[in-house]
Amino acid sequence: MENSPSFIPLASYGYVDGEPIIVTRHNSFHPLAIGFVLHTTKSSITVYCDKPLQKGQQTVFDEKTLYNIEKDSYSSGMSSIRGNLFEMFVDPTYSRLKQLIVDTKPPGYYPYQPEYIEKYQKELNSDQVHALLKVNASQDYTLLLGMPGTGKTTTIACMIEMLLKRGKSILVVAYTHSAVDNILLKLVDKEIEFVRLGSVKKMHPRIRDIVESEREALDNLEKISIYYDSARVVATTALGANHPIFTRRRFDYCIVDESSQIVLPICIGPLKFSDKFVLVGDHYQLPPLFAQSDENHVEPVSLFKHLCEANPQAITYLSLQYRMNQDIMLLTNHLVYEYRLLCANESVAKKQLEIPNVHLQECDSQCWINQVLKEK
Ligand SMILES: Nc1ncnc2c1ncn2[C@@H]1O[C@H](COP(=O)(O)OP(=O)(O)OP(=O)(O)O)[C@@H](O)[C@H]1O
Repeated sequence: MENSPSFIPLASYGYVDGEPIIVTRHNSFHPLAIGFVLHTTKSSITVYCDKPLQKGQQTVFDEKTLYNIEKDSYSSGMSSIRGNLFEMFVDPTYSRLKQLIVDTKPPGYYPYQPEYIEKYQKELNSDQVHALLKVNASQDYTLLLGMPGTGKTTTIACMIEMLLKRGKSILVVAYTHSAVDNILLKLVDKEIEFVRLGSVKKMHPRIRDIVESEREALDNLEKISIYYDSARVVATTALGANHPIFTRRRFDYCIVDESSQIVLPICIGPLKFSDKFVLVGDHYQLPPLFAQSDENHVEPVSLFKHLCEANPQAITYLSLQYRMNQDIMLLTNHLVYEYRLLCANESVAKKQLEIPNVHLQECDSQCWINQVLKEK
């Protein structure tokens, strides 16, 4: 099987030991049992199913039937949703967070102070510098609405650097592992240290190497507690904010990237552990990612969109983009952004894709690229 051309190593499906799964019969979506992954090799997966889904009945698996093993991301998501909402409404520790989110109390700001910003006047554009000023002045939260290619990740990395200079601790969160690691890669370039929580199997190879070597050195309890308790930058996914570290630690700031893609109750999770927060996103791009089980679903809402609508004065816009030339940007502006998106400079506006002739010669007349390049 491993030598067959269609063989895809199990590792590429990203199953992680301990991950919740659902077993269904092949070609049937009816779930048979839920459990978790015990162990994977290149060609096998061992799962443990302790909960049959038909009450009082033991699920019997037979060797002749083909089964599907699906990741049950909904399971951990649902328990986080319940837990976050319950705590916010019931636990007085989170009454300020409840005021901001449920009562939509307007966030406060101190007067802007240029201190700590000077370094960024040359490095960043005016929108990005304004975002740093606003975050510095924030008493509660700031919403950073970054249209495509406007330097959200770049700004977050500078924000972390600036907050560290002010002696602050920061919890960095995103919905996906890749977005968390995109920010961390920029911190590596700036030689900023961090602790990355989560399974190393899901991390970017460069981040994984760093994390693995750090974790290997943690050979006693004292080292482990220093490592987790003294880190000034801690990074995780939104659903990963249930690590034991959070029973002992609070942060000055929580920065949530991709927050417009996170449903409101999940986004609350990491915010419980910080005094102030910054939500970065763009609800004009992707809506929150959430499995829909029926047609009568309620449209999922992100905390980002909820707060943008309730308190637009908390928004700071990034509108100077570096990814599209002016013709491509025109389309995006016309369809979505009502002409608020701008090219950051002339070179971005005039940027063109060089298509080497060699590819065109290899193309026959039916080839899509020839069709696209025809004048009409
Ligand atoms: N102030 C700046 N000066 C020059 N280049 C910049 C600046 N800010 C961002 N860029 C460049 O713009 C590009 C997009 O930046 P970045 O990836 O931070 O944006 P993003 O908003 O996170 O992107 P996306 O919309 O794809 O998530 C990158 O190549 C980055 O180096």
